[in-house]
Amino acid sequence: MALDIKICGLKTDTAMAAALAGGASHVGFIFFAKSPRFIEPSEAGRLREAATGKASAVAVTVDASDAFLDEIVQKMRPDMMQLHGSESPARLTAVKARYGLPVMKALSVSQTADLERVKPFIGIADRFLFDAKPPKGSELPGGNGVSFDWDILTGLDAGVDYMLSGGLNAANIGDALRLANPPGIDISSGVESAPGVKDPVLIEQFFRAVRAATDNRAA
Ligand SMILES: O=C(O)c1ccccc1NCC(=O)[C@H](O)[C@H](O)COP(=O)(O)O
Repeated sequence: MALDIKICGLKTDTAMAAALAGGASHVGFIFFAKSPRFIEPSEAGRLREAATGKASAVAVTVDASDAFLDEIVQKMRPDMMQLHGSESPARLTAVKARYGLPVMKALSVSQTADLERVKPFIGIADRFLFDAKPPKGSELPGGNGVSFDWDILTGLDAGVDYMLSGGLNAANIGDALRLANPPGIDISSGVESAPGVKDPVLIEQFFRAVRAATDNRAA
């Protein structure tokens, strides 16, 4: 099965073009005001046009109100919602019913016991995104450029669909794929030259590293 690749936190046409040229299956937009990757819903709606028919456009929110989600869905027209806060299974159910869109639930992981938090979302979340816990003092629930022990994911039930996230980059993606063998991967800081500034060269290098690792895997 093909590996899904999400490039998250896009804000410019250049970054979008690099993500699509590399073969991204998903492109993510951040709607969290404190993030250096924050984008206005209408601007995300303009940018996401380039992805139509090529990659799924993902709206990333954190404990967002219905009013804000309404605005995002109306102006950005996402293919998928990513809920990256402390949303409950009931909240996921409500969001799915309100918009009829698939929902990816982000969960932070630092030890095997954290995988227990998957269970209440089974049958509700369409996919999971496993990310590292934010470092002390960080105001961001995601996009911190830190990784967790990928070996933890070997304890996951085989039927759980997920993206591996957190601190990935061109240098470590080969090890991550070998250790966790995830159905999908997600990257943000690892393809940036500064917080919130995507670098097309780093994006290209990341895709090249993924291809090298997956070619090896197939061999
Ligand atoms: O990226 C952000 O700024 C962000 C802010 C608030 C909630 C989620 C956020 N990012 C979500 C993502 O899917 C990131 O790609 C993921 O956390 C991995 O980030 P990184 O470790 O920088 O690759």
